[in-house]
Amino acid sequence: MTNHQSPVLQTLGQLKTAGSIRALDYQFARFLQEIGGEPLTVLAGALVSHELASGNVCLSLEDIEQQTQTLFGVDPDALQPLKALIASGNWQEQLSGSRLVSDGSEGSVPTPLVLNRNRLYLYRYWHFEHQVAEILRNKTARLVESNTIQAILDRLFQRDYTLLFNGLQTETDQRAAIIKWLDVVKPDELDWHAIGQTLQQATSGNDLAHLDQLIPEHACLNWQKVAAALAATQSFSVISGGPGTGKTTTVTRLLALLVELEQQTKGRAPVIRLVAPTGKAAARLTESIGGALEKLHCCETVRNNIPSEAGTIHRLLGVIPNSTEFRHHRDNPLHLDILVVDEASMVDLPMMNRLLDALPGDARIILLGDRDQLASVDAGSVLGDICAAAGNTYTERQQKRLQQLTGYDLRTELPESNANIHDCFCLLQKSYRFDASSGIGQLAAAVNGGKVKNTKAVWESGFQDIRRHLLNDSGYQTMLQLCVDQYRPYLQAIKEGQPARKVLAAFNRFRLLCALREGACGVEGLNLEIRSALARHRLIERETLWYPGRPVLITQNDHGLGLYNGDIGITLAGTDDRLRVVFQLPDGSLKELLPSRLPAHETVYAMTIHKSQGSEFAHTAMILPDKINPVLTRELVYTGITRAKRMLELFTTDAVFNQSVARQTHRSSGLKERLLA
Ligand SMILES: Nc1ncnc2c1ncn2[C@@H]1O[C@H](COP(=O)(O)OP(=O)(O)OP(=O)(O)O)[C@@H](O)[C@H]1O
Repeated sequence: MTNHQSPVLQTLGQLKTAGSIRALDYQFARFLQEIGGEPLTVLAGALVSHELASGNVCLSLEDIEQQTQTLFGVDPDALQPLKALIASGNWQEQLSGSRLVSDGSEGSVPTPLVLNRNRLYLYRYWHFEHQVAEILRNKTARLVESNTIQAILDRLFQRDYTLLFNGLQTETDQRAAIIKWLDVVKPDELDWHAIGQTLQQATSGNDLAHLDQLIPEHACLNWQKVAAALAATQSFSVISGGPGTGKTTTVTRLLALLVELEQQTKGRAPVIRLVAPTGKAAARLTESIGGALEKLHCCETVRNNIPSEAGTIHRLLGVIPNSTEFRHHRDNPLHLDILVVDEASMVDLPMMNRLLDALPGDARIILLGDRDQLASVDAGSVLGDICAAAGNTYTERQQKRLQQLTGYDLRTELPESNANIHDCFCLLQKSYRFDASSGIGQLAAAVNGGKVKNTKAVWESGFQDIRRHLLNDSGYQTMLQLCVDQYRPYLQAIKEGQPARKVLAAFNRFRLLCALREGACGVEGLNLEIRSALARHRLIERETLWYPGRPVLITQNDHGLGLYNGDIGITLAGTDDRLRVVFQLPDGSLKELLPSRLPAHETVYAMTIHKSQGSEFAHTAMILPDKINPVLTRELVYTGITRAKRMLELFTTDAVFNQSVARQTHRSSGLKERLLA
């Protein structure tokens, strides 16, 4: 009874009833009070727990002291009874005096809360962050045999003159094209007259081989080659870049290098595993690694030792049914030498901790991902924090090492610290998928830069692959019609009795992405609207829950069934006329289930941008709500745009789009600081 009478719990109880905080936040505060927490500790505990729901690993006391943050995101009037407590002076000093708060230093007794460098954590999350930082900091540089690596790198990253020859046929400005294709960074040092003559006389790619002498490596800078060299020198590395910048291509060449080296030195190939956070992302990685393997300049024994299939992180770690624990951990580590994690921006702090914890001490780990995409759904922004800590410069020792391995001049200003993290990161910026005539690539870059006027210039440039529609009544109808037109082919494929694989592929060519779940512009409202529109056009049946063509998105992992949050299946009639939902698994096989056996799911004509991470669609439509909302950020819009491969249609108002682009996500975490310590 007394618990409920404390002003802190009373106010928190009201916030819970109003839906401003979760029951979990309230319960945690109550627990703290029951074990003797002071009023400020109880309040701070509820705040940390509440922050986790927004993805923040910790609570920044500095933000509270400087009042840059409204507590619980509510009107200060709702916290009136706690006004004196909130303003009672230095939170850091008061909290560090609490029995329930420790500083997390070695040997300290575990407490529910940890206060470290002005950041307050739940013990569990402090532990995750601390451990991730420790493991990464202990993954140090590797000894490399420069000459051997250099020779293999030169072969793996040799110029493709046939590609260049074909590409040049459509270019009007040959000099600019050469600079772009061969990554020339010192054009003034080259004999352009001689280069021009070579180009003029060439009748095939072979005739361009003379450019090896005319455009030597030291006048160029191929960041893919730098990334591979860098990853070869480190036990831990990150290769980041936007869509189509060649992350998979680069990592495949890197793996070829590592296999070749290990075969030479140890007489055996390393055990390599490729993983991604979702089944969809794993399937995409499998597809693109297959393409990259074909183009490798290496012998068959090397190629055969690079896996052509990727799996999910869950599967790698070994799910234990009905448990949150995994089979592999520190005491039962994974059996591998090299681990590649794709779409690493989607990996949250607890999962990254599990993965690193299960990694054998001498294994390499390579993270691939786009640092500018949305952070993980759950707490943390691990990839973003690592990239921010690394910065864009290398220590002197790494600059020298990379220059030796690649032949490129990588001298730049030095980072402020000598921390190893600076030497673990490479950013790929040139897209091989989108050229200058692609609006999608330009728009993504402009949104990423956060300058509204640059995005405006892109919209006004007349690109054919991006289209913007004003979101008003008529715009909304246009969007519904677009969905009908774009979903028609897969529904027709079903009517024609085409194989399930073809139906799934046809469905996956188009998707409508939403920022929100609720409302007319959210997933829930739009799925109903699109369904009605398809029924009006007699493409699907009316008024049944299950019908041939119903696409469903799994929203909960079911390890027993092998279906995971984010998997998409289509309802089809079996030979016995019973409906089944068909999924394509990461290894390409099909899985059929009766609707009644499905784990939690929902219809998926429209899906959230969050859930679309790790997927791409040839034609993507994106709708932003008609009013500004806290979830609308630059990262969200960028992630939506970069799902589109060939065509992007955006439905929005100027005000909402511009405000979204101007706003950046911030997630509180201490990982960057720890990696630099
Ligand atoms: N150096 C290169 N020269 C020519 N083509 C390249 C090069 N690097 C990548 N590509 C091509 O660009 C396309 C995208 O490459 P890749 O799949 O490696 O990029 P990614 O960054 O992994 O893409 P995603 O964002 O889809 O994960 C592929 O068709 C690939 O063959």
